[in-house]
Amino acid sequence: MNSETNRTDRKDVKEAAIRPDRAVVVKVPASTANLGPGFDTLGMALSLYAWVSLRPSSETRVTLVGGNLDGVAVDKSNLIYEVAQSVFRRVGVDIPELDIIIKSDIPLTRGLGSSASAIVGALVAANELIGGVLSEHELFQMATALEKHPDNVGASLFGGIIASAWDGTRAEAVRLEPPAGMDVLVAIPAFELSTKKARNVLPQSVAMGDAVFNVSHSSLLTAALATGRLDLLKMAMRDRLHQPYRAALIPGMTTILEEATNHGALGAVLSGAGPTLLMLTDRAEARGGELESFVREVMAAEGIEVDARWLEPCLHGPAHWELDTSAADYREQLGRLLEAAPEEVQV
Ligand SMILES: Nc1ncnc2c1ncn2[C@@H]1O[C@H](COP(=O)(O)OP(=O)(O)OP(=O)(O)O)[C@@H](O)[C@H]1O
Ligand SMILES: N[C@@H](CCO)C(=O)O
Repeated sequence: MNSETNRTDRKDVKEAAIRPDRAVVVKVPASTANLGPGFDTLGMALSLYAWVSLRPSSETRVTLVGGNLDGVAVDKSNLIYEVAQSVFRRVGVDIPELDIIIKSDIPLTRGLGSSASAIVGALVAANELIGGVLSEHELFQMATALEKHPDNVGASLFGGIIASAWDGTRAEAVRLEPPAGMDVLVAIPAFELSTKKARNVLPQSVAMGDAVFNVSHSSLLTAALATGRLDLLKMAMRDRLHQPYRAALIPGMTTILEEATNHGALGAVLSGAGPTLLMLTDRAEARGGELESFVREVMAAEGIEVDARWLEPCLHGPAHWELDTSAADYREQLGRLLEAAPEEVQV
């Protein structure tokens, strides 16, 4: 992760009022990246969320709420602390100590964009803490430079489906409204696979035929999603750039990708770097039923425990709120926003 960004001394930033009695809470969606052929390019926000609360403090404290954040650092090496500091450095504001509360319903290292949600949540929360002086476009540039690809962070930041590109300097994204009536089944295996490991199995170069295959299928997929041509997803969601190499890391993946469309899926792909498998369906088809049983059976035959969940495309990016930390009911308000019981929230 490269947290070094160019500092921009901006008058509006210097004058930003930083109030010690104010906390900012951000709720940010998970994401799936690639959608098959759109490697490092296509992303879609999902109805699964992470929360970040930030407030200036006399001493840094990181509180993890809920059971999904095991192993996440609770000192200044925490990703959210580091990303928030990169915002303050960039705008020339000094807030060295932060009280950080994090909750996540997004399982870590499973291909559902947990790191992107943390980066986007931290960027938005830190920016709101200093008066919202950085634009969404600037936050997207920073998020992409931190994550090193724009697909997950773009989806978490803008919501919906995004088609994006990054040349190492500048990132751009166009948001598409997900086709109405599209449903999402994710099969989350009970093992972790870091993005780093899943990228290390990819080759340094590919054959021209495979590159052409992906350019054409990714373009077709983008156009199909933009125009609601769900009938094209089966063909358009095929990939030759990353899935064939990653399949060896995920037992059952090849069978599910090859056969899910025989069991009611419109298309089936590896979600992000995996190990989660993602299937798109037409909402007219009942949830549960044959597709879900098929996925469970394939994974069970491989001896892999799987959490199969139905989600929806999330149409919006982060929501944020400001709280007065001196209010008598601050803890209750915070608990409500974090969708956590008040006793889970230490303030
Ligand atoms: N809410 C969070 N707070 C702090 N750190 C987090 C949080 N969520 C994720 N992380 C960090 O991100 C790491 C996971 O990143 P990784 O890119 O490997 O997986 P992912 O983002 O879940 O999957 P993918 O990028 O394939 O969708 C975690 O191990 C943790 O260090
Ligand atoms: N596009 C990325 C997403 C994971 O962060 C990949 O597939 O490696």
